[in-house]
Amino acid sequence: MISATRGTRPALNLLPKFQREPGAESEVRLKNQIICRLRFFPLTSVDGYRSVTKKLHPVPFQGLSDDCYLGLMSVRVPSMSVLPPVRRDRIIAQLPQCYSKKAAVHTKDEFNSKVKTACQEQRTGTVGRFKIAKVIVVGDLAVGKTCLINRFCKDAFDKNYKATIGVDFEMERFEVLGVPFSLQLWDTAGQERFKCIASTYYRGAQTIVIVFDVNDVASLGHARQWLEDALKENDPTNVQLFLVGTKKDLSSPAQYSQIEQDAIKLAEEIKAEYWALSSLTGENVREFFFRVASLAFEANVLAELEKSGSRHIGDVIKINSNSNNVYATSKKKQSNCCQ
Ligand SMILES: Nc1nc2c(ncn2[C@@H]2O[C@H](COP(=O)(O)OP(=O)(O)OP(=O)(O)O)[C@@H](O)[C@H]2O)c(=O)[nH]1
Repeated sequence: MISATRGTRPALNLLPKFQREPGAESEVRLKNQIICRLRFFPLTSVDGYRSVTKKLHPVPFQGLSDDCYLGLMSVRVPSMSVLPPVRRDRIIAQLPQCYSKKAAVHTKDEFNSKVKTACQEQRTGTVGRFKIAKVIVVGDLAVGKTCLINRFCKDAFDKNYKATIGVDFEMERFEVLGVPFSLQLWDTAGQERFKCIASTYYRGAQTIVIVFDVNDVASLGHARQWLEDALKENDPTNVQLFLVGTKKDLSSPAQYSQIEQDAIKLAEEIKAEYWALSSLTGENVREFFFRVASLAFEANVLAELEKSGSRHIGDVIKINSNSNNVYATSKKKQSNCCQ
């Protein structure tokens, strides 16, 4: 038996307490009432979490307040579903367009046709089951990282600045082309004194969002350094980059167009997709996160297809080889090996 714990931050320190063998089931009780049954999954199926705990995966869950997390991976049980259905306003049926064609991850109008077919035929592998893409949001202090995440996840905006201490995160669930897909949005601290704590959470990111304030040229100038730090913990060939200018509501069109030129130039150089938005007014916030979710989803499905494609290639060779040749090859290998 295990217990649930309330807290405003993911209860990462509680995770070891909840550790169980993969496949084991437990009841979760709150005030002595069974509120859920859970099964534990091997962490290898939960990409993006290894960096945090190397153990188990916290999920927000139904019946408790939004700020409550359990150090557990959820499971569907016959009588009760742990996760609520994907919200209707998180359903993505078309590829959201980029902000500027001059600086985009790609400028295609539609999802990759292989991805669309795979979704129709339900051949998306682990995507749609446990796949969670980790997104880290980095940038100078007070550029608006927390407000950006809060505007999207909670439709809230706080005009008072409260520095992020270390990291915080939100889970956002989507349905892309009919397939469930989640983003784990990591809000990291921009303040120098918390940077070393925050950077320990960079690893395993599939998407890096570098945020700057469109009214603060210096914050754009620091973008390269943030990227460099984030890439120390990640494989540069395997991440999608976004350069995001915030607080667009505070700048005049003339001021904005000036910084936009520099931002697009930098985005092209670092191969990032450029966006400008306002968390105060909400301008482009939803569009931006939908684009992030869609591109991460597309990349994940393509990676799954590649994996399953290489398995098929192996199978074909086995089936098509005639038995004599196989024997001859293996003999030859053996004799080489003994020489
Ligand atoms: N006008 C306006 N103000 C914003 C916007 N986004 C953020 N702010 C304000 O900017 C300040 C800093 O915002 P935060 O989101 O806390 O900044 P942060 O980047 O998370 O800061 P750290 O946690 O220290 O790294 C707050 O006072 C916000 O209200 C925006 O789009 N428009």
